[in-house]
Amino acid sequence: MSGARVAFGSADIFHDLDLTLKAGSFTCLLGPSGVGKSTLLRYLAGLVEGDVSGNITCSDGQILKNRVAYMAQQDLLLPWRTVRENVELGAVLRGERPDHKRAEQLIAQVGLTDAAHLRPAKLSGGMKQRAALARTLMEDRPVVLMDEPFSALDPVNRLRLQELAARVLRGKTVLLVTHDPLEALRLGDNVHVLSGTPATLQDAITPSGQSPREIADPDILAKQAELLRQLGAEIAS
Ligand SMILES: Nc1ncnc2c1ncn2[C@@H]1O[C@H](COP(=O)(O)OP(=O)(O)OP(=O)(O)O)[C@@H](O)[C@H]1O
Repeated sequence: MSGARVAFGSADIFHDLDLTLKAGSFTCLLGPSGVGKSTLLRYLAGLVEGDVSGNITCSDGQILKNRVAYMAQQDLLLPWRTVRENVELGAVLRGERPDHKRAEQLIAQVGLTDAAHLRPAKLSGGMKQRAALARTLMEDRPVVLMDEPFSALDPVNRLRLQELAARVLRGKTVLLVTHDPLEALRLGDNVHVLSGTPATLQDAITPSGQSPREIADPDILAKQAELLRQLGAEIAS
């Protein structure tokens, strides 16, 4: 992505923004509320309408838009479909036969087997988010854009589903927005902070080792302090 610009009314959310997502790598994006993280994700997914310019290119010359799985901040489950039907929605919309076995496996991995027959109105916020996560992982696209996919989960489920996402998404090109520096460092090969108005990207922080990384790893804890400083926190060194 190069020279990206999005403006709403007279306000530039960002302009002349460059970001390269290395193929097969996991990138996390942090930043204060309202800075433009979701807008950046939506820009990459081709979903921002209005005053938009810039280039999105893939290293193999293909069009990005058709190869993206996108998980929005609101779960966007269809209210009249059950969990299972929502998870299988992508294939149905494309006129393909859903892979029921894979859907069942993912539903089990996000802990929703007993709720697979329920409609979204009967689910808690965290259950809806797990269903939306299963639907995103079901898509098996090379590029995955996720907007705070674990925000509604309790800490234990959050850690568990980070591990699932790290495993299922290995080898894919992922951009994940989160407010949690530790989550970003557990999962991301590159972690960027978006800040300012118009927003700019700070240099990536690159945790060592393979994800999902140990939360108590001293390198992760040191980098967490560095990220919090980039986010504006005052931390004694
Ligand atoms: N469709 C829109 N029309 C007008 N303004 C918008 C639109 N979408 C987003 N904005 C504005 O753009 C700015 C960035 O919003 P965005 O949702 O990208 O922030 P964010 O960093 O993801 O925030 P959060 O962490 O709270 O989710 C905000 O000021 C928001 O009000």
